[in-house]
Amino acid sequence: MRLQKLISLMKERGFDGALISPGTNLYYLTGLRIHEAGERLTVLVVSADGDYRLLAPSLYETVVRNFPVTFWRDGENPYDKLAWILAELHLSKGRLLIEDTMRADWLIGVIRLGPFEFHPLSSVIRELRMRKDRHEIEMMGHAAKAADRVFDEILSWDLLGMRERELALKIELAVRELSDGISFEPIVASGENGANPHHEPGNRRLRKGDMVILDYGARWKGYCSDITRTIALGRPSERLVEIYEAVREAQENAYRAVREGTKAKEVDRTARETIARAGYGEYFTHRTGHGLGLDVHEEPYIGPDGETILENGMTFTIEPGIYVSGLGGVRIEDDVVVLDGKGKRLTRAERELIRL
Ligand SMILES: CSCC[C@H](N)C(=O)N1CCC[C@H]1C(=O)O
Repeated sequence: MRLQKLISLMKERGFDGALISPGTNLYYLTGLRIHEAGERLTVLVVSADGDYRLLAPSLYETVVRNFPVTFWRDGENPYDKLAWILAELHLSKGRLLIEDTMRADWLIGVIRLGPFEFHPLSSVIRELRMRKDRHEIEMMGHAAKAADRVFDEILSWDLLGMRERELALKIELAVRELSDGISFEPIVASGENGANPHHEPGNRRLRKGDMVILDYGARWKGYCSDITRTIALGRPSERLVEIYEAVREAQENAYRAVREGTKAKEVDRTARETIARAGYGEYFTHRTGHGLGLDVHEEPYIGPDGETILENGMTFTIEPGIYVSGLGGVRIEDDVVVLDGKGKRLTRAERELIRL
């Protein structure tokens, strides 16, 4: 059980307890689908002694079943109830792990309840979440397949003259048709807009000669995919085609560099060196990839400072890019899992340059 694994790690590292607010960690540990209920305090309290209890608004009475829980009603002071739970679990003081994304007003309320020494929950839970089990990898496979299928659909659309924001909406709808939802708002960056890696789709219409970056993802049972393909409309300039080839080669080389026992930064170095050899080193302005799972960005990060040693079960993206201001950009991204000692692509859509 994942909660028991966290408790063992907490004990090993000398933590007395953990306070976990709604988000992917709470879901990962309990399977409870509790969205952050805005301002209403919701916290899972876990003691290193093995005890745990959820404090939740009574709105969740029908959702939380077969789990130790204390409900509070509108009009009551939830911090009084939290103080009581902390006392019951012998956690009125001590070294606590605290959810990294906990709302500031809740955190301030917690600080008032005792002399605590806080540490980020991520510093411990990362070790559990980074290594996916068979079920998690299977769910990510479904999410990746949905992304691949949407790419094939996009190729059948009449893209010339379409606005970036229209295309982003169509992609979102197509993803929603095939999965549980989007993993983030799709990026559509055409022509010179492609020089911004996180471009927000706007009113620019797609035209002949454009390279168009399409970056989107699906969710399946909470797990994310994240794919990027860059396609050409008509005949883009020779320089853009040369850039495309450099990115494609960098993505392939980095993928082949994925091995159990290799450091994340070695995969990044492989991509970076390939792009530098093509003469575009200064235009590759971000890390090569990021871990992927319940969150679209999580550990392990595949960057120049990536000290994580890759292990079977780790899942992450490989997405080098080249961005030239005033000209445009190219990015190619796949989701990869380390299996039987080497990388295996989860997303498999065509990577050769497609000209429409
Ligand atoms: C969650 S928004 C960005 C999604 C995108 N696929 C992405 O992760 N990146 C685009 C540029 C690099 C990379 C990133 O690290 O942000």
